Amino acid sequence: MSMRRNGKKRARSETPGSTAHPRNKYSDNPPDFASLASLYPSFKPFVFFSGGSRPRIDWTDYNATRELTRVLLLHDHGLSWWIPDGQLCPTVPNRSNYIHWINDLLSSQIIPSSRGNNKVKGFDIGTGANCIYPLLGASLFGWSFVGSDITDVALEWAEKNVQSNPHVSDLIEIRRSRIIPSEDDVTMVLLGVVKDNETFEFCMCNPPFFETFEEAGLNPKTSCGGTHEEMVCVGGEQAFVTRIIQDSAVLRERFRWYTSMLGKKANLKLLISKLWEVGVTVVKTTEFVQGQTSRWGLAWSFVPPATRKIIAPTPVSKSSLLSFMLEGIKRQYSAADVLLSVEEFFKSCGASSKLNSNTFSVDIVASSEQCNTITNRDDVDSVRSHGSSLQGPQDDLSFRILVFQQMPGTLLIKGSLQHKDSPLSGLFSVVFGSLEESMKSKFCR
Ligand SMILES: C[S@@+](CC[C@H](N)C(=O)[O-])C[C@H]1O[C@@H](n2cnc3c(N)ncnc32)[C@H](O)[C@@H]1O
Repeated sequence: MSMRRNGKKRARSETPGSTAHPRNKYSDNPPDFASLASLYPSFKPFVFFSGGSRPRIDWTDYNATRELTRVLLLHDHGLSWWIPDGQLCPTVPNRSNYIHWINDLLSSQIIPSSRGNNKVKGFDIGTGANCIYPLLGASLFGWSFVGSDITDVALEWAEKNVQSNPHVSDLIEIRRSRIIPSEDDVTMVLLGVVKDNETFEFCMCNPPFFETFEEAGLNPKTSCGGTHEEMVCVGGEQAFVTRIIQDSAVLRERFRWYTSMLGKKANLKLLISKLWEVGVTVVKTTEFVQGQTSRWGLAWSFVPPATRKIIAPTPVSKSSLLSFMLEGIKRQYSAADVLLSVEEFFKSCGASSKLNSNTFSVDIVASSEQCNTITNRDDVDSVRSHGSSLQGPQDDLSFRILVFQQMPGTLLIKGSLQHKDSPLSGLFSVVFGSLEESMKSKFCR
């Protein structure tokens, strides 16, 4: 990316990072520049074959990054694509991560699907001249899209990119976001652009991240273009995503999932608290790592979570004392790390917690709904679920988790239920099982 965004910087790699989405075709199969150069003569001049090392391109050359995107879209997705000089040039592996995450959200059962006929329709806020998300979503998954933008050049080129691909052109509509005449000429994000009675499975957005073009700055290591309109908006991404949140609070269940990408992790916390304020039912976050840069994904919904039945394959233990061993703990982790992680595991689902570092214990109080969220976690980094109704204390599960050092590399984790005769003791065992699974996958070799 030519603009230095404020994502975490990692060692430069020309290939996607190891934490790319596992179903992203580039996650373990990075673009092969040599083979692309032999297949596409127009790409060849940009590839260096210097002394035995892997062929490279000059990431500071806009023409090289644009040509790479063009040949990848053509070669891997059968898409004809182009953008005029200076327009933001997307990297295909990076943008694919977001599309695959959306696919995960749609297939997860956290909130029920409204789709009777399996047709998925998405909305890409700020599709850009590159129109990358609708093109990828349509070609990978057959989704239909509305892509919106405000600039003439984006609208013109997004439309051109759609029309250059007759096999997906019926699936994609490009729409201009309206500007409301007012003192500060407010541009619509979803309200006023989404038509009456329209419903969508999701919206997505790669917002203008920065408050000023100076803040965007030029990253001397890459060149992917990006005009002022593409990179900058008043208040930066926080203001832009706040607008999406405000619109979502009006449109509510007209979208099954609202999502946005973020360039700054620091913005997640505030935006998540805004989401709870407007009464969302679910919040999910993830981190996208591609090469040297991290981005964050934020998703939320107003759809009531699916009623989850906890079905245990074997009769659920009703013991009020449970334990498991963490063996083969990776060297960098201490018992204190595990204790903190236990607390975070429950807190991230909205449960209240009290950590005591002297006794190496955490006291937890979780509502039955929070317990259900815990037991329905999936592979996404963090899940937060909020009950919209107030729960009485009789619905709460109170328990203590203790961490004991056994020998180097081995910890014993014990859980004890506060009220032994609690009707929720079966639920305690399922919750404790989820904790075991999460801690083992995080800390054990
Ligand atoms: C960072 S670019 C993203 C382009 C493309 N989606 C991508 O990922 O490469 C942000 C886009 O949002 C557009 N934009 C800014 N304000 C908007 C609004 N209120 N409604 C729709 N699009 C907007 C900009 O013109 C720009 O094309």
